[in-house]
Amino acid sequence: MEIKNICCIGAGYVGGPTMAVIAQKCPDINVTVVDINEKRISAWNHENVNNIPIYEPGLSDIVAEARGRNLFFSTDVDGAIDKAEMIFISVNTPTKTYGIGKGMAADLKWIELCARQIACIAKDDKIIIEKSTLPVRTAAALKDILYNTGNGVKYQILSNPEFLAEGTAVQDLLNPDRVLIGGDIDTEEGLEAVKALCNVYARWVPEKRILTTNVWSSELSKLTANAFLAQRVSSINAMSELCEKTGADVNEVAKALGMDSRIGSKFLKSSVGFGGSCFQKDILNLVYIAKSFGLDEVADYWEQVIIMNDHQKRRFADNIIKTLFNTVSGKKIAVLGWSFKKDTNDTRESAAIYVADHLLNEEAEIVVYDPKVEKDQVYSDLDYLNTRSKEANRKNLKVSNDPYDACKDAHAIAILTEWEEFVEYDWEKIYENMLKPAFVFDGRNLLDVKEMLRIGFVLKSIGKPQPIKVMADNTALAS
Ligand SMILES: NC(=O)c1ccc[n+]([C@@H]2O[C@H](COP(=O)([O-])OP(=O)(O)OC[C@H]3O[C@@H](n4cnc5c(N)ncnc54)[C@H](O)[C@@H]3O)[C@@H](O)[C@H]2O)c1
Ligand SMILES: O=c1ccn([C@@H]2O[C@H](COP(=O)(O)OP(=O)(O)O[C@H]3O[C@H](CO)[C@@H](O)[C@H](O)[C@H]3O)[C@@H](O)[C@H]2O)c(=O)[nH]1
Repeated sequence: MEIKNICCIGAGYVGGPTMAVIAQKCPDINVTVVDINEKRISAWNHENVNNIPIYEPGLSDIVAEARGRNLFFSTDVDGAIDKAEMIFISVNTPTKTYGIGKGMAADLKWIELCARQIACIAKDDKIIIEKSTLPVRTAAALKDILYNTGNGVKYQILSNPEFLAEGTAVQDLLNPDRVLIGGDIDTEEGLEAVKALCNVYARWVPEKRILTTNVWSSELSKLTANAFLAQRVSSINAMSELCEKTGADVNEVAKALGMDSRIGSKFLKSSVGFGGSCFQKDILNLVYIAKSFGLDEVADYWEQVIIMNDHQKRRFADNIIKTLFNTVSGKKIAVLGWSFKKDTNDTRESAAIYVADHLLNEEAEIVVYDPKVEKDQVYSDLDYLNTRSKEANRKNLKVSNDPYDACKDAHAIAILTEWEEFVEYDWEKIYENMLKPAFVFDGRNLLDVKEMLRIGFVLKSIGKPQPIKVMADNTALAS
């Protein structure tokens, strides 16, 4: 089957970069990314390609190359559905905030709307691709909706979960560990659809890295991969607390573990807690699915990953309060970093939001600096929690576009994102302009411990003996 037109519904963090790379690698295929959010689409079409709505290293170059040639961003959802032989659904699937499954299940409202719209518009056969992360067996529900119009159009539903990580999206898309395609491989039509999608990826992904499975394995593999990754972070974070009590150093422990080839060294970086739009949402979804099958032990096992992560964020904030002589009321605290990880402007579920909220409850005066996150986004993240009035959020938390200003006269600095520029700052200057003792809480173990101590800071790192002091021979030791 020859594919000439691809439509992607959802121009977000996945739809945008994924389709830009497909368009770049397949110049003979027209790729149209559609969204109901007009503001987002007009940002994707902004004449200055540096103003596209998503910051990802390398993305603007790819968009500049393909946009207007065979990559299009549009709000004409119906038109793009009608024209395409292959439709990717890449809409949001957040945790439900109402009704049955509230706080755990994935909200499939937007997925269902897409299916209904496709069913209403399609006049010829289509391949529908689940790009969004979905609960296992969602393809069955999609099929039900699509076939219920009875207009004779035939659909093949494939699962093709996305494994890109934000901040490295372009590299992950250009050079993926694997591309997973689940389809109805027991039928001829199903196999043909799987092959058509394989052919798209095969333009740049080696064939041995394109894995085909049945639909259910593919859907479940995505949730499982995120659960395993998040579990590693929670596991090392659990050990970080024990390290702080025992004099062990979590970085040394992680290195020792990581050198065991059965364990591997990736994803063992202790932190203030994982954030991002996926880990928590997908694990909660997994827990909900397990519970709905009566698998309580399975559900409880995975839920611990979230419980540990909440604990890590909370204990980081509590440690600031405790160290600042048990009160932060009226004290200026500079927060460096608001995005959930470096090299992205995405703040969804960022640990910074929860740490700031906790400190605001204790009447701290916070000043936030992040190199890529806009002021309005910081306020909208806090307002979303509904902990206090919008006015109170704006009164007690300010957003600065200068890190030195943010840190001036502060009692403490909290580093919450691992932006590399933080390492390059003139820390002597920052120290001079802070109140003393000058506390730094390094939630990413980013800063050079010995150098910070030499300057005079009291440094609190994650998973290191606390508090750290410099000894006469210039070694850093626990007191
Ligand atoms: N963000 C990531 O790194 C990542 C990685 C892998 C998988 N995923 C999964 O991919 C999916 C999308 O995630 P995202 O981060 O791109 O979300 P997003 O919120 O950035 O983008 C989703 C877009 O879909 C649009 N949309 C919703 N309903 C629509 C409809 N009916 N018609 C047209 N447009 C519609 C929204 O307006 C929004 O712009 C989710 O299921 C997520 O779990 C995300
Ligand atoms: O050793 C580590 C690794 C990560 N993190 C934190 O974990 C979170 C998630 O990081 P990462 O996984 O790199 O970014 P995401 O963009 O959330 O990507 C995850 O979620 C995506 C959405 O499903 C998947 O596609 C990716 O494969 C999966 O890595 C971030 O807050 C990181 O700071 C740590 O604290 N320590």
